[in-house]
Amino acid sequence: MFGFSKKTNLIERTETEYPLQDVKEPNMFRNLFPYNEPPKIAFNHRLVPINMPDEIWITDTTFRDGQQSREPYTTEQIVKIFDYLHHLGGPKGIVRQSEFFLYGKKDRDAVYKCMEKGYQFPEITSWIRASTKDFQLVKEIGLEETGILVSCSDYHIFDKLKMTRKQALEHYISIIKECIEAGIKPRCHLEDITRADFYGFVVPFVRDLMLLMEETGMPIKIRACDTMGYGISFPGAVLPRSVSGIIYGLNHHARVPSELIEWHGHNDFYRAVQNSSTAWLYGSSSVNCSLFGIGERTGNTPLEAMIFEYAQLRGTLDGMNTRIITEIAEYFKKEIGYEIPPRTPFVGDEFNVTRAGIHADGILKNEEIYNIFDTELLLNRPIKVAITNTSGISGVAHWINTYYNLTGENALDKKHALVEKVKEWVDLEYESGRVTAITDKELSIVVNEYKEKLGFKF
Ligand SMILES: CC(C)C(=O)C(=O)O
Repeated sequence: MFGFSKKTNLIERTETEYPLQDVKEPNMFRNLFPYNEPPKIAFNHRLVPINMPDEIWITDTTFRDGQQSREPYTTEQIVKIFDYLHHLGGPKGIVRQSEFFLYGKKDRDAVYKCMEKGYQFPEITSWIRASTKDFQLVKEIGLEETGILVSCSDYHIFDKLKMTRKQALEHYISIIKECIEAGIKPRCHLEDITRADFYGFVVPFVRDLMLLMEETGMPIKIRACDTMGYGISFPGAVLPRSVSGIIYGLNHHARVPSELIEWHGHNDFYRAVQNSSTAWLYGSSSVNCSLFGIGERTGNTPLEAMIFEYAQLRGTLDGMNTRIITEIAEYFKKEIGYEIPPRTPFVGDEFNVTRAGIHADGILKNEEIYNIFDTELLLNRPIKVAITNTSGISGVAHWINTYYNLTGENALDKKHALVEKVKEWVDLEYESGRVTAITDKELSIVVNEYKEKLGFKF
């Protein structure tokens, strides 16, 4: 069996099922990543079984990967967002952890202020430079776990670290041992796993980590980082791009229990949400996300999206308060000045706005026809109709009813005189050459004018 050598810090391997392949030349997987062409998706048609863990959850990286990619939040903003995450995730802690930098005084102040809240969830976890000094800092602050970077592709090992695979593995193991000796749980960020040699480096390395876990009794988390967003969720896609293959392999070949596996996705190919759900489905308990997907380059997996993926996969919100999502979006827009693209699912200004007249007609009859779910109930965002040249008279009636909150017998139908007058005004606008949509403000002025002229009150 394996055993840790006191002399070398290394595991002495007597079992050779997955030996480290200490290659002389880096494997850049040029068949998949030619660089001068778009990357390729190849299939070997190997399928692994779906195996969703009994418990799944979300972890948050808004303050780490999120902040890394934008100007820093103020301490006050961090505390406010942390508060929102607590209320959003509910008593079962579906938003289980949130990750914080500890670099500067401002970072640490934010951690202290969030700790003062005394919330069970999200647990506060850290991200540090892997050094003795920083391990002591984690300890002093009173945190239990820290993230440590253990980049695993040859792009990083050979070209960034200028090491061999064996040297990298030895280096990582010695850091992780130091972390454990300091009494802190390591969370190993396997950077660039979707370009790494899975059986030649990832599995041997992670098996060593699992052995270290067994020997020390200290849980070691494995975060599978799809750093460049190359992960593929299609069944039968080849490693290292296959998300299901990576999760299955970590679980079965490297023997990492599901509750210690976390997927960290990026959205470079629009795949972050799909890949995160796939990670859940194939055995990872945890998916790491950031609010609105704010993160490096195209961003991370949007946390709010995974709230709705959770609800769909589990058939329950499990105590999460989804209406908080709209409050968070308002806070980001008004207090942080972050512009959310209007068509962003769940949070954009127009995510449940319809423009087509034929849709508006359907909505007047039953809003379920053109709304994804009761967006008023779940997000405090009633379905809206925007008025353009194609909105039709039903659109105008719906707009007035929503804007002025006219329901039941007070609601105007499309034959109402006021609706007809407003529609005439809209038609005239477009006949005179207008090409833009009519804003709520403009339309409310017109409605108010006709209301007075026609003597209606509401
Ligand atoms: C820096 C690393 C851990 C990361 O966030 C990523 O790989 O995306």
